[in-house]
Parts: sequence; structure tokens; C-alpha cells
Amino acid sequence: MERLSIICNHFEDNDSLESNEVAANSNNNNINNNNNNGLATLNQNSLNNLIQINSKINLDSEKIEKITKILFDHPDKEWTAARNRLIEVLKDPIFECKPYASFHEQRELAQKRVAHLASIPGGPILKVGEIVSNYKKFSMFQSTLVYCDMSMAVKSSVHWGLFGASVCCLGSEKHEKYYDDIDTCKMSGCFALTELAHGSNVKGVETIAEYDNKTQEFVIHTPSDTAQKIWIGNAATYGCFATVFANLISNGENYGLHPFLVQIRDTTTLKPLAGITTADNGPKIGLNGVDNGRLWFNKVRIPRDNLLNKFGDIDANGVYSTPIKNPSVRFNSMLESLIGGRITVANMANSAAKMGLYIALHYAFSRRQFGPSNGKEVLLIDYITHQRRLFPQLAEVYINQVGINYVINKFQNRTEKDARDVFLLACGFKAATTWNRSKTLQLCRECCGGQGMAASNKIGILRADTDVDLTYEGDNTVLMQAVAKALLQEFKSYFTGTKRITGMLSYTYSKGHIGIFLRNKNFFTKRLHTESHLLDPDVLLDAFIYREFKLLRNLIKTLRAKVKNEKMTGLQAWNSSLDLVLQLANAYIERVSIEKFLEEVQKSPEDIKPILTSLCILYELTKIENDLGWFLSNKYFAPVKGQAIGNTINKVCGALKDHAIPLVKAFDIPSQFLTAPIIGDWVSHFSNPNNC
Ligand SMILES: Cc1cc2nc3c(=O)[nH]c(=O)nc-3n(C[C@H](O)[C@H](O)[C@H](O)COP(=O)(O)OP(=O)(O)OC[C@H]3O[C@@H](n4cnc5c(N)ncnc54)[C@H](O)[C@@H]3O)c2cc1C
Repeated sequence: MERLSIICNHFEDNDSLESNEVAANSNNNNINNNNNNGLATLNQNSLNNLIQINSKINLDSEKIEKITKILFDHPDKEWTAARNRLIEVLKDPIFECKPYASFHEQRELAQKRVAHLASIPGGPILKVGEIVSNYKKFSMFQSTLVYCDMSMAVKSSVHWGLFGASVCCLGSEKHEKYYDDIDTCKMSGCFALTELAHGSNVKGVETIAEYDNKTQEFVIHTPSDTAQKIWIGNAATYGCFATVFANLISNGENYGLHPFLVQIRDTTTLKPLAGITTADNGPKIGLNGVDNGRLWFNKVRIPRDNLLNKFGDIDANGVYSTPIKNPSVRFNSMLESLIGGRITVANMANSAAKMGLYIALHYAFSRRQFGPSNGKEVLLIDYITHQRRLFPQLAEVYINQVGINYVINKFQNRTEKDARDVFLLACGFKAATTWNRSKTLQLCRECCGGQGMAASNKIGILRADTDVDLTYEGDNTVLMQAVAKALLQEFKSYFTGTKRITGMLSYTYSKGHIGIFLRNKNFFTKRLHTESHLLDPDVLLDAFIYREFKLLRNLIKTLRAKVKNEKMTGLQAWNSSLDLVLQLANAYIERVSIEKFLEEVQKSPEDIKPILTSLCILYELTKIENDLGWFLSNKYFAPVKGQAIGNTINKVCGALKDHAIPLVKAFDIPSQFLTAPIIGDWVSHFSNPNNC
């Protein structure tokens, strides 16, 4: 809180800022052209003609391929070969869609499917070591599995992405001997962190691993029922090994949470080993192919070598050593090295949203309801309500994909210096993408009417099976707090000259925006004055930068006032400002998403640029419209602009209509998974009484 007061003092000195803001109804048409962020812009002429330009473009297969390459982040040959091989493997009958499988059948099927993936001739497509060396491939692997079966995808993610990655990233050379057995699922694994009493606040985990000097073993113990491990994927039935997070105690001292490799079941009989109690989490509201379970440990002994010892180790005499002295920083570093799981969840969520949009849009182009009595009924897609529900979601899936690709690349090439940055971007994009996935699938379900309820049409099942992505790998609301906290710390470091904690703000801000914002009255004169501005992604981007700065400033001022005037503790002030905290984190992620997408647009081939620009504009306008109350109450523009925004969204939607099907084709969803009857000739499908 002391840090915050430094920042807030600074603001007090600059409080005249408020009066510097341009009046909402200013007629000032003078766009500050010097304030071009260097991002993709179309010339003014093109902007005005955007809609006509869009209508002249024919998104043929060649252009679709170019868009696909962008979505796949310009894949190399190796990546493409691995994806093609996976798609071939997924043609095996075992992967055929089984929408009506019972609870037990779903469990068995998901297990068999993962086992099949692990034992294909020619060796596994993915090796556990590649989660570190070729993360892009792992993310592709996971996001492709989503199209087939979410339960299989999650089981695979738990086994390779969490269990495998924990052995790889938290262990050392001596643990490499396990890699082959993890690749082939001989060692099928779980990741056991969450406990009954502690989910989001993992630092409260109670499980103990006490070192016994005499036998050189750790004794893993569940001290109370609140310490039972819960929701652990693969733990109810099939998992035989687990990375168990427990408090390492040696010579009477508690060194905090560490990961331990523990065998929990016999690999042949699947019976729990002595000292281990397992229980099933039972039927869930979705994702029932995953056997989530609970675990208790009753003084279970494991060898000293089973401590995954990258971040902390014990010698034979129980003397503890660590490369990171601060226990909190140490634990954060452990979680940061596993952050890949969070990015994968985002990528998987985007796949689910893509599938929903592919189905709902195809149906919308073939289904008719109402119309003139003497003519054809109206296509669903011709209703503006349909366009308004589906096209902004389509745009957001595109924008999020480019954002996720950016984080994947940053993660794969991360250095120690930017590890924290990657961690926070992963938190933000995980939350933003899964929230969007949830909204998209709900809208797609509704847009298909009654057909949206048929399991064979997939959207409803995907919606139920993916719902947990809002919660696992970190609850979204909690993750967004970490993002906002880092923004405050980063902002503070600009003024105190302290070492930068992250580089989160730096992309835009390093261009001098912070300084300009604080000094220059006219920085934000680049407002939305004419309708053509509403079609300029750069002008729109400024609205996002403005909102983020203002929210950041408001949050700092609010926290300071609560601490100083209302005598709250830092934690109380923070908790009572969580609405602002979430708004700020959200504003940050939206701004970064736009910047990253516009960078991609700028690099893209000329013949697809206008379409991608339209998607960006639609995303920007929709986000502004969603937060219109904020923009109006902060006098960013006059109320009349609110109406203009709505009209422009309608126009951009209209301009995108002819491109909607090519744009979902560009997702390149493997054809064997496009089985929803409403994608094709649904009248003939339902003409057969045996079909459903
Ligand atoms: C299907 C499934 C699979 C899972 N798989 C695994 C696994 O394999 N391994 C594993 O270790 N765990 C697993 N989990 C656990 C998962 O990671 C946790 O459920 C998650 O971290 C949330 O913890 P919680 O359930 O205790 O919720 P809580 O932390 O109790 O949160 C409940 C609510 O309170 C809110 N809340 C909490 N703290 C705050 C705060 N500070 N400010 C504002 N709001 C707050 C949250 O936003 C949320 O809405 C799984 C869970 C599920 C449901």
C-alpha cells in the first residue's frame, strides 16, 4: 500500500488531468495525426469504402488458406506434418462421435482414446519433453483433440500437460527416466494440487511431506479431511501416479509447497496402494469422460528422489537447498513454469468456440423462418439479430486466436526476464478466451433454436463439457486480479525508478504514452468525431488506451483513498475495489488483443487485409458498445455517438455476411468432426426416422 501512495501522490500533483479531457460534444474534427501508433491503417479513402471493398472480395480457397495460416500462426512443415498425422490418427473408428454414450461409457471411451493416442504405430505424436521444447506443437495437439471429444482432450491435458509437464519442468535429470513411460501412458498420471478447503488460494494447501532422515524417505500425509485432494483429473479410476503438492518439512522446519511424485495405484489391478484412499467426484454437469477424484494419504512413504527438485532439494541429512530463497517467489516460479497449461486451456476454449460458430453459421445460412406469404421465407442469417449475435463472436474468436498465438510464442521463447510477463498474459488471455467461449457457445445454441438442443448437433455438449474452463487452471475472477496487480506494480515502477517487475505495459506505453498522458492536454483529442472514425481501427484503439489509463488511475486513487481516509488495510481496500480491478484487467487484455491483431493485419497479404480489418473494427466497436456506460459517463464521447456505434456495427455485420462461411472454413476443423446434421442437408437427414 505504501507503493500505491507514491503513485497516488503523483496523481494528486497531476489532477488537472481531469479538466484536460476534451469535452464530450466537442466539434473538434482535428485528428491528431502525429498520434499514429504505427499500427495497421487503411487510408482514409479505403476507410470510407470499407464496406464496398468488403463486398468486392471473394474469399476463395486461396484466400481462405492465407487466413488459416494466420490462425495457425504461420506454421512450419514440422508443425503441419504433426497436425496432419494427428488428424489421420483421429480417423480411427474409436474416435467416432458418440453423443449418446452413458456416464460409464464416456469414462471408458475417454480412457481408451487417450491410451490409443499413446500407442500409435510409429511412436507418440507428442513426447513429454516437447512440452518444454516445442510448446506450439503441444498446444496444437490439445486444441485439435477438442473437436473430437472434450473429455479425451482434458484427460490428455491432465496426463501430458500437467502430470508430464510437472515431472519435466519441476523435476531434474534424475526424473528423465520416467519420460518414456509417461509418453506411452504406462505411467498414467494426475496433478494433485487442489484440496477441499483450498482451491484458488493454493498457498493454503495443508498436505504434508515430512522428511525422515533415517530412511531417506518422505512421508506424505493428509492431516485433516479439509486437506483431501479434490477434483483431481484421472484420480477416480485410472491414474496410477500423481504429482502431489505438499508442504515440505525437514528437521522440524516447513519449507512450503513442493511437488512430489507419488504412486497411487497398482498399474495392473488399478487398486489404490496401501495408505491411499481414493473416491470418485461422481457425475458432473459435463465432462463426464474425465474421472475426477479425491485422494487421502495416510503416512505414505516415498523415496527422497521423488521430490521434483528443480526449485528446492533435500540432501540425505535433510538439509534444504534452493535457488530461490523467498518461499513465495519460489512457489510462484513453480507455477510459472507450468503456465503452459493455462495457455492451452485458452487455445482449447477457442477451438470449442470455433466449432460452435461453424455449426451455427452453416445452419443460419440454410434455415428460413417467416417471410412474405407469396415468396421465400427469410434466411436466419438475414436477421440483424442473428448477425449481431454471431458476427461479434466470430470476430472475437479471431482476435483471441492471434492473442493466444502471441502468448504461445512468448512462452516458447521465454527468458527468465520475461517469465512473469508471460505468466500474467497467460492469466489474462485464459480468462478472456474462456469467458468468450462460454458466451459464444450459449449464443450459438440459441441461434440454432430447437436444433441447438440435439446432442448430435454438438454445441450443447461442448457447452457443458467446456464450462469448467472458467474455473480450472485458475478461476477467471481470481486470475484477472493477478493481472491488475501487475499493472499497478508496473505503473508504479515508472515513477519510482525501481526495477521493472514486468514489461506488461511497455508495448504501448514505452512509446511514451505514459509521459504524454500525464503532460499533454491534447493527447486524447483523437476522438470519435465522424462516422469514418468509427471505421478506423487506430482511432478506436485510442479509446481502449484511454479507458485503460483512466481505470488504472481511478483504481490507484480509490485504493489510496480507502487506505488513507477510510483507514482500511491494503487487503480490505483491494477487496472492496474488485469491481474496478476486474474492469482494469479486462481493459488491458482487450487493448493488447487489438494491438496484436492489428500488427498481424499489417503483415497480412493485401487481398485479405480489408476482411481482417473489418473483424478488428467489429471487435472494437462491440467492446465499446458493451461498455458504453463507461465511455459516456467518462465523457469520452457524446451520447449521440452511442447511436452511431450501433448503426456502424450493423453496417460492418452486413459487410461481413458474405464472408462468414469462408471465415469459419478458415478454422480448418478436420472434416471427420463436422458431423452435426444441421451443417448439411438436414431435411434429408431428418427424413430418415432412424436418424436423430
Ligand atoms: C472438473 C474439474 C477438474 C479439475 N481438475 C483439477 C486437477 O486435475 N488438479 C487440481 O489440482 N485441481 C483441479 N481442479 C480444481 C480447480 O483448479 C479448482 O476448482 C479451482 O482452482 C477453483 O477452486 P475452488 O473450486 O476451491 O473455488 P474457490 O476458490 O472456492 O472459488 C469459488 C468462487 O469464489 C470466488 N473467489 C475466490 N477467491 C476470490 C477472491 N480472492 N476474490 C474474489 N472472488 C474470489 C471465485 O471467483 C469463485 O467464483 C478441477 C476442478 C474441476 C471442477
